[in-house]
Amino acid sequence: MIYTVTLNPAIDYVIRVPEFKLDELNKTTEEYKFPGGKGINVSRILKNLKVESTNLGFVGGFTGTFIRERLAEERLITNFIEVPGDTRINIKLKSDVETEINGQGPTIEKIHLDALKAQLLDATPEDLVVFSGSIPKGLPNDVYIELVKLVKEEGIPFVVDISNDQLLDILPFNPVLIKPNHHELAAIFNTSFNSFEEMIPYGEKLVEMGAEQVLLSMGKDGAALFNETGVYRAPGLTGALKNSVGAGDSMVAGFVSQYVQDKDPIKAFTYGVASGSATAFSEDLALGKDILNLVEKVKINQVKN
Ligand SMILES: Nc1ncnc2c1ncn2[C@@H]1O[C@H](COP(=O)(O)OP(=O)(O)OP(=O)(O)O)[C@@H](O)[C@H]1O
Ligand SMILES: O=P(O)(O)OC[C@@]1(O)O[C@H](CO)[C@@H](O)[C@@H]1O
Repeated sequence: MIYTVTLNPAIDYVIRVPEFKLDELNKTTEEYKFPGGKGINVSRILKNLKVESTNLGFVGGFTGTFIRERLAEERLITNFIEVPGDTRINIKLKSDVETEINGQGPTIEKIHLDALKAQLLDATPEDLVVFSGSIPKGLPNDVYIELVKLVKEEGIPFVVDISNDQLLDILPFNPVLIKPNHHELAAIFNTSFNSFEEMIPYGEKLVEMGAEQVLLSMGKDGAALFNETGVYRAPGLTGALKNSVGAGDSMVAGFVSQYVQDKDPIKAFTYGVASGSATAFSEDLALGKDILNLVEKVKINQVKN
């Protein structure tokens, strides 16, 4: 079983406002509400690729109920921990540019974290845990390290997709996969990049520090994969951008969907790129058929041994 952990889920309230103007009354021309949060997005894409997963994390209030109900309608398995307070609503405003306003969400207490830890201890070394997304109020800044230690001690493989400054400290626990984007890679090493070539030594460093697979996403410019066999590059696929929210999560899900089956990183990378782009070209997260249509368009070149 794959477990996705979303510590701070959200309803993604996606609105389109053509010619949005600050300091004026604006009206939407389109609006959608999706169950969101990074781990939930990973589970929804896995489902679309016919791979089963269980959603873990903290939900509360009427917004939490919405998430539970929508995921149940989509026949996703959930084992959320109910917390006091309302799960957050994240606004994704699409105009000529995309603007995001993410809410804070409820405060999580130790008792809730302990309940999550107990759930994780039910996983086995044959399972995989995907940790992704921001840390809600109430939990310590190093909570992911605590959780990763717990699963590592049990021999349970895990994936981490966080932009938190603790990512480097997680690497010695050997995550199966991490997925920074190019901005996060620059921030981790307190640097900036003018070209993909400049990013290569930093991606390699993440492997040296303990990550098995490093998937570096670069938006419309595609992605790169770093592992002990070398560096691989997939140029961006062309298509009309409809929605970049969740493209990174879709990439993680696409990768994981294949990696759990045969541990072939190149095949997994191909599905990751196809899934990220398919979501970028969809209003909501991509459907399975849209991902499969893009798989054969993904071209991967090894750029370094
Ligand atoms: N405009 C686009 N055109 C083609 N492919 C895209 C586009 N945007 C994203 N992708 C694909 O999706 C992958 C993940 O996107 P991105 O790099 O934006 O992740 P991210 O920054 O983690 O996104 P988010 O946090 O919004 O989910 C990219 O590596 C690329 O393969
Ligand atoms: O605040 P976090 O947890 O970092 O990000 C939350 C979020 O922006 O990420 C997802 C897209 O990746 C959305 O579904 C959700 O609203």
